Amino acid sequence: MVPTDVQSAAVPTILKGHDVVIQSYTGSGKTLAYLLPILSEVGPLKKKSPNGEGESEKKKEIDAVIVAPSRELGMQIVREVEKLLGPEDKKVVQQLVGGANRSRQEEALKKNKPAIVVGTPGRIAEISTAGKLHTHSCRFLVLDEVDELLSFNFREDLHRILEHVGRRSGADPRDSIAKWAERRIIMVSATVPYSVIRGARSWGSDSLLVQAKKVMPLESVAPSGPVNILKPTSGSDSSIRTQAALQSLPPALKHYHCVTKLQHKVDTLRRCVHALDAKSVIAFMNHTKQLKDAVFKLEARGIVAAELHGDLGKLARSTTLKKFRNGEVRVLVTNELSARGLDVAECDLVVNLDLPTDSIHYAHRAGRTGRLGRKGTVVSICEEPEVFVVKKLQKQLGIPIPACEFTEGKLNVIEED
Ligand SMILES: Nc1ncnc2c1ncn2[C@@H]1O[C@H](COP(=O)(O)OP(=O)(O)OP(=O)(O)O)[C@@H](O)[C@H]1O
Repeated sequence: MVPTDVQSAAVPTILKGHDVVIQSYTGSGKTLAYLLPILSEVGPLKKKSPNGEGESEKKKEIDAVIVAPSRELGMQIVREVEKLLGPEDKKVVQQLVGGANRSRQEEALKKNKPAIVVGTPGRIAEISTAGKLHTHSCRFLVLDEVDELLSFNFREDLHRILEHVGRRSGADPRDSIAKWAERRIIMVSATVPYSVIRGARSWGSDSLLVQAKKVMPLESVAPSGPVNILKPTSGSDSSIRTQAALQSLPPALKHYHCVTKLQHKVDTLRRCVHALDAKSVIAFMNHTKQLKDAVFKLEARGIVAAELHGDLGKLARSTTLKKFRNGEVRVLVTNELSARGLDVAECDLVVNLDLPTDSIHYAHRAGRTGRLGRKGTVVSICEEPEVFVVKKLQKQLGIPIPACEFTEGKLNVIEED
């Protein structure tokens, strides 16, 4: 396996013992960029020390806690760890995602004594508060999709996790160095707003920023410095969001927008799928209630489609995702739930049936296609009065999003006057 740029930069940096913030575009391999160094120090694959110390002792404590904002992303990370560990050592990693049976998770923690746990903030915080997550000597805390994790929704749970994971028992709570002596904190996202830099400065020590090939101390990041890093006082919220979205998209993605009437949106989606002969499509909408209707219309036109959103049960969510991954479902109609982190290599088209709220959301949605150097197309279907939003996204992201139409089974770009 040839390491990607971000992996070449992040792996040695983490192995040297630094706290890091990893920022690089969607689908560039950030998950392995932190899993590989963790697994070389934790669990059965860890490098043996010269005196053979610490190879097979059964530890009581958890060595690494990985936090992700959705169950789907959590489970995807678990599978990635399991792949690296191999079938023999599956019990080294334990999922702690919401929606799954909590007492079974607690039983597994007790019985298997996993070295690594991967979960969603709510469930990890819950089990930690119940005193059933032993993380005093935890050495790695990963916040994947960190900007989402630091949002208001997760605030309390994240606070609990940051305060407890890796906190040494018996250390004076006022002595922050002794308190966190062992813990390395790794924060990851394609979009890193200034709030993340600020957080990393206060929770980590001498943290470094890894941006694809570049590694730099966080302290040296000037507010006007590299793109994607935001000025704390840079005026309006929209200018903050703008900068954060830059460099978060794979360079090879193609972007278009198509103007249509509200009632023709789903039919435009159908024509788009056929024109591009797309095999695996994610269509985003903003309101959960509309997803079912869109699926119904697509199915009525002979396209196998399914809805995925947070109101569905755990089983329905995982079955739908499995079907989409193995190609049984051609169009997955979903909401923001699937915008972050979801890795389906075959996804060749992303469609915005509703425009995203800002450029950061655009970047994460768009990044579900064109992963790891593959081709990918993003089409935003909008009504005439919304075209100005597309123009704004185009400017903020620094990418062309030309108008197109689907005629005679083809995508035709409309030249602007
Ligand atoms: N060096 C590599 N060689 C081949 N495949 C790789 C390599 N690194 C990662 N991959 C694969 O590339 C895909 C994308 O990686 P990953 O999901 O980690 O991207 P990401 O940067 O975290 O994206 P996002 O920002 O959307 O979460 C995954 O399927 C992963 O297994």
